Amino acid sequence: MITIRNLRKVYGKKDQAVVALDDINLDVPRGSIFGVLGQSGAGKSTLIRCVNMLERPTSGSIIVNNQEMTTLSGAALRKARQRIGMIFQHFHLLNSRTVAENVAFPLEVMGVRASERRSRVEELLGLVGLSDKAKVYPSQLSGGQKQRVGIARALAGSPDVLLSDEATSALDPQTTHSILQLLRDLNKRMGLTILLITHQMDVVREICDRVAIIEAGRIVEQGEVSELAAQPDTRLSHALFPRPQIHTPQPGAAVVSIVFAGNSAEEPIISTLARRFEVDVNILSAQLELLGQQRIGQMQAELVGPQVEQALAYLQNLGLHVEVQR
Ligand SMILES: Nc1ncnc2c1ncn2[C@@H]1O[C@H](COP(=O)(O)OP(=O)(O)OP(=O)(O)O)[C@@H](O)[C@H]1O
Repeated sequence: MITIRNLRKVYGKKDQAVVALDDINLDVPRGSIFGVLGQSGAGKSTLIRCVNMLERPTSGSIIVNNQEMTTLSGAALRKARQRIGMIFQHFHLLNSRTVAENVAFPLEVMGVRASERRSRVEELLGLVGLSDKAKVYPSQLSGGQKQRVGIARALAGSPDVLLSDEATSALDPQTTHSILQLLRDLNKRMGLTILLITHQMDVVREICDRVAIIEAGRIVEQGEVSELAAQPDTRLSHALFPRPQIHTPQPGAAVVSIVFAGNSAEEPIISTLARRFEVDVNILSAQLELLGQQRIGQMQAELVGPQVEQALAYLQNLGLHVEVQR
């Protein structure tokens, strides 16, 4: 649905130049929820704003729904943007307009007739659970309700794609959860493709199918969330399962980081190890996460005893992802 190739964005000129994005390549499949995760200043906002040309790329290609965006301008760009909704961290609502009038705004711009606008606004407010707030002003709403208005407005033109610029960053955890559930629900019900940027691992954990990690303007990792999480040496796995202990193994011992995914999360691996081999297993840390429908666990343990090598070979033969430190 969205294909980005060799995207580069440089702000300023000559000795003032800041390379915000460098050789970005991304593929956002139709119907997916794709998260771009990165710290402040990594280039997330620049990237998402390039998708709908709020920011002009310095070079590279951005294709949204089979249309090259970088060559568009004027009326053609406005038309293409109608197929791309966007929501923002600080909502960007018009305070002098009621909730219904905010949602109607893009429909007015599109030239939709008043009667049609009314029924569409009603439908959109129903979709985001705000039918009873049509006549109130944004100042009378909570943050979560404001974001629901933002979502209804973004969906007014029946877009193929929704861009989310840190949409939950200003919200408390419970409200964040309810907004993410709403986005997941819209994704499922309408097949809406969502590209979101966030600095919050929890957002990726809760709703993203795929993720790209951005650092200093470059994508350093991308793929399916469950696949990346299931490998102990990925950045995503380290972000999901922080390994706090810096533990130096005893001589002859080994520290293993094991990721359990799918069926292996159900197996009694530790007791099997201790029964079959002459090893003691000291658990250093352990966590279990539910990503989508899949349970993924991570454990760090020290193996001590005369049969450490055999125990490691056994773990590797089970097809588990194992990282060994001696
Ligand atoms: N208009 C601009 N002019 C010059 N430099 C800019 C401009 N906008 C962003 N930058 C620079 O580009 C880099 C990426 O900024 P960007 O806002 O895209 O990062 P971000 O990951 O969204 O950060 P944050 O989460 O803090 O918004 C930063 O070094 C920033 O200072």
